[in-house]
Amino acid sequence: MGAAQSQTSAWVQTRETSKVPLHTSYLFSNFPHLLHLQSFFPVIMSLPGLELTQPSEDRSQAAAPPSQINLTPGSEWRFEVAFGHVIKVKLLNGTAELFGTELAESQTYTFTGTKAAIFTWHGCALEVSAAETVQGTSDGIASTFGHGAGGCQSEYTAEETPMMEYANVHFALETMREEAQSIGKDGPRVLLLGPENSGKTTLAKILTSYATKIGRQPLVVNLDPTEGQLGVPGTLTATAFRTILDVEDGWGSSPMSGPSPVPVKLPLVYSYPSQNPLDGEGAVYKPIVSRLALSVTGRMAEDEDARETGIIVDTPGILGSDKPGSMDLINHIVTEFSITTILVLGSERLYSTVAKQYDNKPSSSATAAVFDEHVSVIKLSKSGGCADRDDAFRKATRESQIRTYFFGNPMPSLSPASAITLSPHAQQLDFSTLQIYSYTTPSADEEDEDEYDPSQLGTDFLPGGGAEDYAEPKQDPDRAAPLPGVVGSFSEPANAPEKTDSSVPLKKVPAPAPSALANTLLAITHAPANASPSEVRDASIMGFLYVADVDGEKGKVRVLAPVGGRMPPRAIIWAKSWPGELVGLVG
Ligand SMILES: Nc1ncnc2c1ncn2[C@@H]1O[C@H](COP(=O)(O)OP(=O)(O)OP(=O)(O)O)[C@@H](O)[C@H]1O
Repeated sequence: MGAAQSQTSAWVQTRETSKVPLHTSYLFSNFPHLLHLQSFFPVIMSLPGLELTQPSEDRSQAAAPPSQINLTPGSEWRFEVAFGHVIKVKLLNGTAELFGTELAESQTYTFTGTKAAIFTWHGCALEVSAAETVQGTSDGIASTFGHGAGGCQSEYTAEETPMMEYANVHFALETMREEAQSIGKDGPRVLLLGPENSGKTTLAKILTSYATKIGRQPLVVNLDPTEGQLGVPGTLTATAFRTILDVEDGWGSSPMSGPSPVPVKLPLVYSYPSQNPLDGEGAVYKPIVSRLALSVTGRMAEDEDARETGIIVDTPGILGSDKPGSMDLINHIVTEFSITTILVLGSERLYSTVAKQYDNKPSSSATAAVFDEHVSVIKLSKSGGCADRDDAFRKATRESQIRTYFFGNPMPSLSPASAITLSPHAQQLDFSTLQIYSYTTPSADEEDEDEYDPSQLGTDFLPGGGAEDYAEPKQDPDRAAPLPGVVGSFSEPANAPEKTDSSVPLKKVPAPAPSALANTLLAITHAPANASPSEVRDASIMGFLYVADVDGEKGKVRVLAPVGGRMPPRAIIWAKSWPGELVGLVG
C-alpha cells in the first residue's frame, strides 16, 4: 500500500518545462545530470566517405575531413548509419531538430545503427564526420563504412517533407488542449495508425517533442511489442513525458541505470513477449492494452497537466495491415483509450476503412455526450524519408536495446556526455525457487505448439474473450523495491472485475529447467510468486534478467541482473518467443 502510494505521488509532479516558442535552442547543458539513468543505443563509429577506393579497414584508420551540410529552411538531411559504425554530427549554425528535438549548437551528437533526418525550419549548417569503427558488431550486420558523409550508408538532403503537415497537427492538438484546459475536459487522445515503416513512431516522437517543448506533459503509449520504448522489446509501455527527448537515443532514457544528460523518463511497463499482437486472436494483448489504458486514464484523473495534454498512442504496423483481427484490435484500442483523434499514415485503404468506422462518431469517453466529443480521422502523408528496416537491422536494434539495458553505452570515448558503462551482476539461482511462467498462446510463427493446450484455456479464450476482464493484482504489503530496470510511475488500476484464470494462457514452467531458457530474457513482475496467471499477466514489470546458462541436471540457472542482491520473490514471465534468443550477451 505504502509503495503504491509512493508510486502514485512520484508521478503527480508539477510541470517543470517553461513555455518557450518552438525552434529556440535548448541548452542541453542546463539539464541536470540525474542519477539512475542510462542512455540507450550504444554508439559506434567510422570515417568520412571521401576515399571511396580504399578498402574499408584502411579507410577506417584514415582521418578524413568532416563534411559540411548546408540546409535551406524547410529541408532535412536524411541519413542512415549502419551498426558497427558511428558518425558525429555538430550543428554549426542556425536551428535544427531531429524528429522534433532540437540540437544544441556546437554539441557533438553521435549516431550508430540509425536511420533518421535532421530538419530545419530556418536553415542551418551541420558538420558530419566519422569516428573509429568499433569491434564486435551485432549479429548479421557487418561493420559497414558507407560512402556518404561521415561514412553514412546513405545520406541526402530532401526539400520536400511533411513537417509542415505534422506541425499543423501539433497546433491543432494544442488548440484542443487549450479548450480542454478552459472547459475542464480531457485533452486529445491521439492514435497513430499505418503500415510498417510509415513513420508512426517518428510522428509520435515529433508530437511528443513539440508538446513537451511548450510545457505540456503528454502520456505516450507504445503498443508495439516489436521494439522497446525506453526499454527492451516484448513490452507495452506508458510514459509521461515532461522533458525533452534524447536526440541520440530517440525516446531518451528510462531509469534503468547510470546517469544521463537528458532527464529520466519513468515508464510503466507490461510484458507482452510476442512479436504479434494478433496471436491467440488478441487474447493476451487485449487485456494488457486494457490494463495500460486503465493506468493511463487513472493518471489523467490525478494529474491535471497530463489530463489537459492527453495521450499519444503508437501502434504496431501489423494493425495497419489487412490481417484478419487487426480492425478488432484497433477497435479495442480506440474504445479503451477513448481515442478522439486518429492519424493515419501511408495507407489510403486503411484511412478509408478507419474513417468509415470512426469519423465523426462519439468518442467512448464517459463525458463524450457532455462535451459533444467526436472522433476525427485524419490522413497524413508518409515522409519520403521513411526507411525500410530489414530483419537484420531490426534484430540488431533489438539486441542493442537489450545490451544497453544491461551494459549501458559501451563506447565511452566516443560520447563522453552519454557514455555509461554498467556492471550487471551475474548470479546462480536455483530453478526450483523461481516461479517462471510462459505464454502458451499459439503464434503464427511459432513452431513448437506442443505446449498449447486449448482445453486449458476455457471458453473465454475466443475472439474478444477476456479482453474486458481483469483480475485485480493483490497489492502486496511488502512490495519489493523495483529493480533499476523499470519503475512504474503509474498506479496499478483498481476496481477491476475478477476473472477466472482458465482463460489466461500462462503456464508455470515445470522443473527441470528447460535448456531453451538460455540466452533469453525473464521479466520480473510485481506480482507475488504465488500469484494466479491472471495476476501475473496483469502485473507491471519490475525489471529484467538475462539467462546466461542453464544446468538442467543441477537445477541451476546463471542469470545477469541489472543490480546485485537477493532476487525479489516475484512471479516471472519468460520472454521465450519475443524478443527470443540473444546469444553472446555474456562472454
Ligand atoms: N524523414 C525521415 N528521414 C529519414 N528517416 C526517417 C524519416 N522518417 C522516419 N525515418 C526512419 O524510418 C524508419 C521507419 O520509421 P518509423 O519507425 O517512424 O515507422 P513506423 O511506422 O513506426 O514503423 P513500424 O510500424 O514498422 O515500427 C525509422 O528508422 C525512422 O527513424
